[in-house]
Amino acid sequence: MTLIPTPTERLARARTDLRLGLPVVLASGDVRALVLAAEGISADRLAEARALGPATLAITSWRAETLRARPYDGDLARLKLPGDAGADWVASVADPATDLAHPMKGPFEAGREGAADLHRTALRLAKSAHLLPAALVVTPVTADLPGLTVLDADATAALLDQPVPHREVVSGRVPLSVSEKGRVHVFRPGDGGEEHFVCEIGRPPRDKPVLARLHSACFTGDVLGSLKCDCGPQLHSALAAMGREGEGVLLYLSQEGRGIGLANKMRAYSLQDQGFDTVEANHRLGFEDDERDFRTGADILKRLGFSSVRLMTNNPAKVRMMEAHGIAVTERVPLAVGLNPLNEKYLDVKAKKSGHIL
Ligand SMILES: Nc1nc2c(ncn2[C@@H]2O[C@H](COP(=O)(O)OP(=O)(O)OP(=O)(O)O)[C@@H](O)[C@H]2O)c(=O)[nH]1
Ligand SMILES: [Zn+2]
Repeated sequence: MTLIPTPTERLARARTDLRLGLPVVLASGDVRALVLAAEGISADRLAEARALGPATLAITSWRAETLRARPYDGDLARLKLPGDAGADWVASVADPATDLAHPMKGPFEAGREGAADLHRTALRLAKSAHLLPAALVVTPVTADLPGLTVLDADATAALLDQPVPHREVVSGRVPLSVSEKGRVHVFRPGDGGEEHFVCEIGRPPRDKPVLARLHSACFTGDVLGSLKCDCGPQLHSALAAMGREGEGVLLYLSQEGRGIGLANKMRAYSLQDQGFDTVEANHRLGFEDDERDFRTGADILKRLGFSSVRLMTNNPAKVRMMEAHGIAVTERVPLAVGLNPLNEKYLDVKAKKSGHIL
């Protein structure tokens, strides 16, 4: 029946539930697991969840490395909750904010028995909700749990692997200082995620390589003029170049913080104030250094009718990703702007660890 939510719609709901602090249920055959995001877990909900069955806290192997816990499951570790572990314990394992003040967390007992697939899917759900990558998993759960969103675990894992389709909602003319021939297109992802915006300058022919910029949202750099990164100057210099040529396309992708969201980026910034570099900070939080899905940009370009680009970037990985996802890159156009004394070290780390060309 078409009025019943599809697996994709359930997944969108589950993200919202987790962000609200509500549990969701992952079902795999006869086995059910109750999942709560570690971030913001309340003492009451934790106690009620623990009363339902054995509880573990799933964290990524990056976070486990910082905590000196054993990641027996490859990319994740399943920490057993000590009997007296309350919401503070969960928060301190999930959130590195207090790592330096309390370096002696643990020792941790990591589970290795049985499969970790449900835990892995729970972690991926928390990540895709832009929460800290840590999830409380109680399994097996036999109690009735009316009102909770139930997800099929295998279908959810498959959905999280798949590229998200986008559709153009609308476009409107916006005269800009770089060119009066500006048009903004709004693309909505099919998974209930944040919208992405496109600024088209002029009307670039679809059968020629277009001057293109895939810009990942950076509220601090683009809007506030932060000196910690080079995003603002890159955004404005890309638009200016398109204005001079009279044609171009700028994708403004809602992949804030290289895909971890603004809250987590600010957590990373706090860690950078403690002396960790941009890559180390992501790892201490439990993230990969780059969590962006580059299929998004390729999909939107194709929907606009473009198949080849002159890509404005200093990131060779972006060029490779576009090629891998069906967009020909005929030229890499460097965007070496915005260097200042406060972002010198950051750009140096990006060059050394992430392969950016300065
Ligand atoms: N997690 C995290 N994200 C950051 C940090 N500084 C900037 N960002 C985000 O990084 C993204 C921009 O990525 P960059 O690595 O600067 O550049 P790029 O997109 O890979 O390459 P270019 O095309 O050359 O800009 C934006 O989403 C910013 O919000 C940081 O210290 N930590
Ligand atoms: Zn930035």
